[in-house]
Amino acid sequence: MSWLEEFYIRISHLRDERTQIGRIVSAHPAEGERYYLRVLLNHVTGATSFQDLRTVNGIVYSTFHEAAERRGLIESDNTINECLDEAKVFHMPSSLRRLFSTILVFCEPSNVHGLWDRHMEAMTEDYRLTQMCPHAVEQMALLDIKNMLESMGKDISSFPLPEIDKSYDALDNEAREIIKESTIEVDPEHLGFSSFLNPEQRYAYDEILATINSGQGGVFFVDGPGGTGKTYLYKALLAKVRAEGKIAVATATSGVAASILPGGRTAHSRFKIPLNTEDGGVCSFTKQSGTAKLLMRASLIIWDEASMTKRQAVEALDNSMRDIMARPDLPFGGKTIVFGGDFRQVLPIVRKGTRSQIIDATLRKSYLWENMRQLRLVRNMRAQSDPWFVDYLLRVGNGTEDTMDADYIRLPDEICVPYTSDATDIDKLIESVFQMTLEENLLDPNYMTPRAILSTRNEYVDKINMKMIERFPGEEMIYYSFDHAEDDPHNYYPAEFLNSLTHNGLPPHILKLRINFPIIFLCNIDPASGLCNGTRLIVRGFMRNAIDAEIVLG
Ligand SMILES: Nc1ncnc2c1ncn2[C@@H]1O[C@H](COP(=O)(O)OP(=O)(O)OP(=O)(O)O)[C@@H](O)[C@H]1O
Repeated sequence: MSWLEEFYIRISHLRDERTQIGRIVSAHPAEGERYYLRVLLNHVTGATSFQDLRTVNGIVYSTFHEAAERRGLIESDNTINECLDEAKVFHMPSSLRRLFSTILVFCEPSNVHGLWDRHMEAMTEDYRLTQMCPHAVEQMALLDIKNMLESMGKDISSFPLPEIDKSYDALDNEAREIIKESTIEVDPEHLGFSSFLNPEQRYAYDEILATINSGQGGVFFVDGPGGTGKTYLYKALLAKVRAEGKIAVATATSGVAASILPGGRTAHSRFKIPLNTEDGGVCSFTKQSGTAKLLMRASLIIWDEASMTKRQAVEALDNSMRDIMARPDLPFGGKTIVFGGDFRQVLPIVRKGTRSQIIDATLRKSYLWENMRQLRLVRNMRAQSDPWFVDYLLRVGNGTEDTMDADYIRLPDEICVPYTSDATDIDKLIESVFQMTLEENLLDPNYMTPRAILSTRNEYVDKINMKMIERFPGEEMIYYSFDHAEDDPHNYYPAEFLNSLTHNGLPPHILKLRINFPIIFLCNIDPASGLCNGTRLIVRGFMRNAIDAEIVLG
């Protein structure tokens, strides 16, 4: 009996008994068609014949392999090429170069040179309008890609692309980093912020500027609960220092906070901090690198959300700065550096860490803490219209709100949607946040983006998303992840088990999207361009391998 007959007999047997298929016999990927048939059986509903299973969008494919590939259930050898081909339809050449750079960094394509040759023409269309020489056109595109890769923290020379001709690259790496920072445009509105600072912000502003002007250097920590105007203060400082022609380096722990600061980058990418820093660690830039030269020239360095980072990361920057400034006795080599944050908000993440391990990882436990001058902001500038709520938030953050059963606090009734254990509870929650019955609301990004439902577990998020998308009008597209375990010759981890995992930072196995649906980025692709973990976008169009989305917040 062939495997096809075996499958067929099992299926018809199950159908005869009107039993649901609980689990389909396993098949190893090395078994070829048998495996692909199984993949299709796990995903395609309503098929009544093998031909039905091989049919995708009305086309009958000759093999299960091809059908599974066309449905996006398995990775095709050509996925990356198809992605770029599809993107050509709706992307300008500069966006294609950005997509190409992103693919180099995040998709590990095996044939980079082939990819470059195949898509170079589309990626250089704009340059060819003004430049006749093909070599010059290629060099212009390569230089643009080089800059994009740099902003993603990568060096173009680590990819097998055509060489960059030095005569086209007027700036070497060192000059590029400094020029890039010193040419950040100053927003005139931010320059005006200094006239509206409240007394605590004004004191902090004056103290920091006086330290910069004295040339002595100093380390500050701007401590303020959410909404007290820390970002407002940084923007005022950055504008002032840059308007004087000096260099100010703006960083934050998270990509979203970095993208709010003009010229902001994540601290890890700006200072090249290794992912796992131990006590006594250093950053991975060398003394001769562009990063070192930039930091030596900087008059001001800002690191927002420092309360969320592990102290070892800040200590690594301290060690490296003492070294490059050749002033080992002074914190950060005598630079003016401003940290900021709020220890009432999120603390550093220590995997499976105990309370004391988490506290030990915070900046407050660092040897640097006692030399940091504290600048306290206390006035909530965000929620001035609701002083009761501001006060309540502060009591929760400070741990002074009354608790029940040791660690629980009571939320005010007016901000709660009651839980009744009824199946419609989630629908009521969605309705109270989004009022989805009004279609004009759903199609309005200004209505959708300030609202969100947060959840404690990824699997709940997936369930809520599924409910939301069902209620959303418009054309639908389903994307599947293709999961396989590495080094698993015995197939102990079948695909449907891997598909069921809801891992941090990864979308669900079945990702349903509709035009105008709000989506959120799950990784830091390029914070300097606003593409980072937490950026919110609206889906404008989709193809099999590419999604066209517009940034609306982040
Ligand atoms: N001095 C000021 N005058 C007018 N508006 C201000 C002032 N300071 C802050 N704001 C406004 O108050 C709001 C909150 O400020 P900001 O975002 O700087 O707070 P934050 O401390 O960075 O908050 P979070 O910790 O939540 O990031 C913003 O809308 C900001 O524009």
